[in-house]
Amino acid sequence: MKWNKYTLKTITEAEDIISSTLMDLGVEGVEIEDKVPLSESDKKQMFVDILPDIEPDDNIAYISFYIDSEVDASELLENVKTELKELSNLMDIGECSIVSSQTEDKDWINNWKQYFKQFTVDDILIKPSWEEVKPEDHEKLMIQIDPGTAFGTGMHETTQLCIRQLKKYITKTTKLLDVGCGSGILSIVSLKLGADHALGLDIDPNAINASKENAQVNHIPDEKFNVQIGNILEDGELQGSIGIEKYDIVVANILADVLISLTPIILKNLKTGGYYITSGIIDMKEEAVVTAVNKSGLEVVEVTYQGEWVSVTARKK
Ligand SMILES: C[S@@+](CC[C@H](N)C(=O)[O-])C[C@H]1O[C@@H](n2cnc3c(N)ncnc32)[C@H](O)[C@@H]1O
Repeated sequence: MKWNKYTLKTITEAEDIISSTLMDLGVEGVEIEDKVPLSESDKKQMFVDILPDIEPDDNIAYISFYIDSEVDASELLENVKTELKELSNLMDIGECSIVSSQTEDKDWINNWKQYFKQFTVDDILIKPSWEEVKPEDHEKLMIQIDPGTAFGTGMHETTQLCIRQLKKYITKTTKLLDVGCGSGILSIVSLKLGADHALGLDIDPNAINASKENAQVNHIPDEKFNVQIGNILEDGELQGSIGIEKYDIVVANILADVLISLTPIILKNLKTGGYYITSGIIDMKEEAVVTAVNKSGLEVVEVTYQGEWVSVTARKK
């Protein structure tokens, strides 16, 4: 399908009001480009620790929307122009010129799938749910994943570091807490390795749906895996309700700064003798995480590396 792209030049202060005006007029989604740096909360959800240098914010924003090229958009565009004119009487919305172009004939939602191919982490085969298993891989422990828009195909170094640590400590009685579960991959691997139960937590609603769907595809019984939305860093009630001193393993593949705040909190949910497996730590932040772990009274048992990423495993004394 080909799409006509309409790009509107405005100012950053007007992004929200113009986006919502477009949606009110029937546009299904908008794309915003500006030079405003990501907020701390955006960075955590998008797993971005170090930002590339970007040009200084020039207050200019481009808002684009796409319409099927087969559809006559003239009435919509007239309505957009009328609404923008009215809006410009109330506030500064910049020049609000509209430029149109045609996009390539691509499936934008599913395009990333061509880069996700099956791979192994030691003897575990991780494959996209839409691929067939190769004959030589039939003996491997197979995990099928479709992350959707959540994080976690398993291809990222940080996820693989966690999987290798989980393999060392999972037993058939393990109760696992997976903080920042994303696609659910770490919980699903743990349950396939024989863990008794897993609870996944995430702040991203897409992660909750993806985890549930992936659990089903992997034939994980409902009673073995629960997923909950929530931020244990900010919600004291959540911390109590998921169980104090309940978990044999807490795994968290989140950015270093989140791990540093999470460590003293999650300690209470971990059993004495339980393991805390962290990853998502860019090498330059290793020391800060190790210091936070030591300070909270946990004992660091191992630090492992893959590429520029670090995983710290600790034990509750
Ligand atoms: C790097 S992804 C990890 C996904 C998956 N566990 C993996 O290893 O591939 C980090 C996840 O943590 C979530 N997250 C970030 N901060 C969080 C918090 N305070 N509590 C729970 N989840 C959080 C993000 O939404 C994201 O899904």
